[in-house]
Order: sequence, then C-alpha cells, then structure tokens
Amino acid sequence: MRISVKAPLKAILAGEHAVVYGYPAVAVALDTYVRVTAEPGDDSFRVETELSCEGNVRAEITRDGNVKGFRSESLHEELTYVATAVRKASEEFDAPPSNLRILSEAPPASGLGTSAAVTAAVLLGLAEVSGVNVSREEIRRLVREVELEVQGKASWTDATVVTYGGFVRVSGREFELIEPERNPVLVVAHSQEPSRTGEMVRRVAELRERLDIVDGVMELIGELVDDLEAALRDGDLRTVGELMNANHGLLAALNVSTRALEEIVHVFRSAGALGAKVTGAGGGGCAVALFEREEDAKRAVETLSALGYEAFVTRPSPCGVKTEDSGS
Ligand SMILES: Nc1ncnc2c1ncn2[C@@H]1O[C@H](COP(=O)(O)OP(=O)(O)O)[C@@H](O)[C@H]1O
Ligand SMILES: C[C@@](O)(CCOP(=O)(O)O)CC(=O)O
Repeated sequence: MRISVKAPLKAILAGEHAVVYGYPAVAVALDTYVRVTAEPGDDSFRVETELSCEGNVRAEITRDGNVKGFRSESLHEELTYVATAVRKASEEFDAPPSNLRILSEAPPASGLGTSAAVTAAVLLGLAEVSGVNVSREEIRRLVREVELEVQGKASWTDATVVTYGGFVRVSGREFELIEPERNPVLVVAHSQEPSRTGEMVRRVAELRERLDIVDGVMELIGELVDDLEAALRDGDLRTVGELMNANHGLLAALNVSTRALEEIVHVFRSAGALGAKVTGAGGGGCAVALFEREEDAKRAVETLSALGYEAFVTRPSPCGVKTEDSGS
C-alpha cells in the first residue's frame, strides 16, 4: 500500500513576526505543493528527499527520531522536522517503519512554509499508513508541536494554513477561513538567499528586547492586518496591495528585509503589482506580490528571471494537506 499526500506551501499577506506576539496575520495557501509518498518498509523509517545544500539525500530515521548514518551536522539539522514528525507519528499513531519520499516544488527555507508543509504531509502520510483516522485539528496541533520543538518559538500560522488551505486569519491559536470576493494572481520570487525561520524569529525577539518602538511597529502591523482582511473580503484588491506595501515597510523596520528582497519588491511594483512584500521570516527567502492582471504577473517573472531570481506565478489554493491518488 502506497499513500500519496500533498500539502500546500503558503504566503503571508500580512502579519508575520507580529503574529508570534499575539497579533493577527492573514496567510494564503498556494497552488504549489510538497508531496510525500509513504509505504510500509522494513525495520526503520527511510527518507528520500532533496535538500538545497546536498541535492538528493537518503537517510534512516529511528522511531524515536534519530537520524542515522550522516557525517554532516548540517544534514542532521536539515532533517530535524522530518525526524521529529516521524517520532510524533510513532508516538501518536504507532506508525510502522515506512519508506518516505519527499518532493517539494519550492526550495527549503524559502519563507513559504516548507517546514510546515513537509511536517504536515509526513504526519498525514504516516497516519494513513498506520490506518489511523486523524482529524485536521489533530494534524494542525501536531504540526505546531513539531515547529515549536524545532524552532523554539512559532505562531499557529503555518500549521493552520497548510492544514486547512485557502485564506486564513490567525490570531493566537484561533483562526478563521476567509472567503475573498475576488481571487488575486500571486507571484512569488526567491532571493536565492536562505531564510532560517528560527534564527529570524530570535533576531526580532532580540531587537524587541532592545528597542521600545518594536511593540509599536507590531501594533501597527496588527492594525493593518485587520484592514487587509476587510479589504480582501470586499474584493478591494487595490487596498489589499497598498496594505501589503505598508507591511513591507514595517518588516524593513524590523530589519528582516535584504538588498535582494528590496530589489525584488521594486521590480514587482514597476511591473504593476498592486502590492509586494517580504513573505515569511525574511532575512532571505521570498517576496510575494499581488497582481490584478496575469500578463503583468508574467512580465514580472520574466524581468526577475533575467536578474537571476527564481520566480513563478501562482494562485491561492483552497486545499489543505490531503491524500491524493497515487500518480496524480
Ligand atoms: N524537501 C524537504 N525535505 C526535508 N526537509 C525539508 C524540506 N524542505 C524543507 N525542509 C525543512 O524545513 C526547513 C526550513 O524551514 P523554515 O526555516 O521554517 O523555512 P520555511 O520558511 O520555508 O518554512 C529546512 O531546513 C528543513 O529542515
Ligand atoms: C516569522 C513567522 O511569523 C513566519 C515564518 O514563516 P516561514 O517559516 O518563514 O514560512 C514565524 C511564525 O509565525 O511562527
């Protein structure tokens, strides 16, 4: 029996970092996925995946989440989310030893929630292999637990959006699915610099310790998230875009933008984006832009590709993590 699962990547339209401190965020699942196949194996969990630093890698993981057989410390680290998800699945579903194959349409550490998508897909794949019927809420809780364990500090944003799909407003552990009046075209561009969520969250926490204004910046981010949510529900994409631009400025104030991300954001705006900003933890990773017209979006991709950035047009996806027919 082979199980195929897919989990969407995500972009945050507004609210990253501030959401870690209890302010709201609005995120959207993308029509871009991590796929995992899981099938019962022999005596341990065998994982095959592609990691940016090493290309294709194979690893063995024990029931208690130990990665075996690697000399490189960084590879151990890269596999921590998968190893922790395997341990959780052993504890929660009594998952049998399985072979896992992971294929991601985005590079790891891109700010697109790759860690949450990989974790959700591995958990659901192993629940299915174990014959355990797991609720979405349980998957969301487990993804968040894995993120907390690995990153130290994490909001519920990524766990919620990869589990439920669509547009989601998150505030603390509460969430609400948003039905937008109009569906925008999105473009994602990668700065070609990795973004380490845990490290960036720590850096912002340090800045918050030192500078009193950081709380004020986060409060403003929280306010603009409320306005953005209302504009999204009304189909007022122009206002959504303007608020994304404002959010980008505030993220730059938190020092999570980079020269490459600034260049990308400006290319997006010159190409006619309604709004553009860093998405996710920043310090590298991706920027996201909102377009009204697909031809403008395609032009932005062409310009960014010519500058050496990886960029693609995508759409919101209504689906959260789910099983799919093998081969689909
Ligand atoms: N294809 C993959 N296979 C295994 N682990 C992955 C894969 N993609 C991402 N990850 C894990 O997720 C981590 C990146 O997570 P994070 O820093 O939160 O970035 P992102 O912003 O993309 O979620 C990687 O270091 C790795 O541990
Ligand atoms: C910075 C943060 O708000 C978003 C991180 O997103 P990502 O892991 O970079 O995709 C952290 C969090 O919400 O846990």
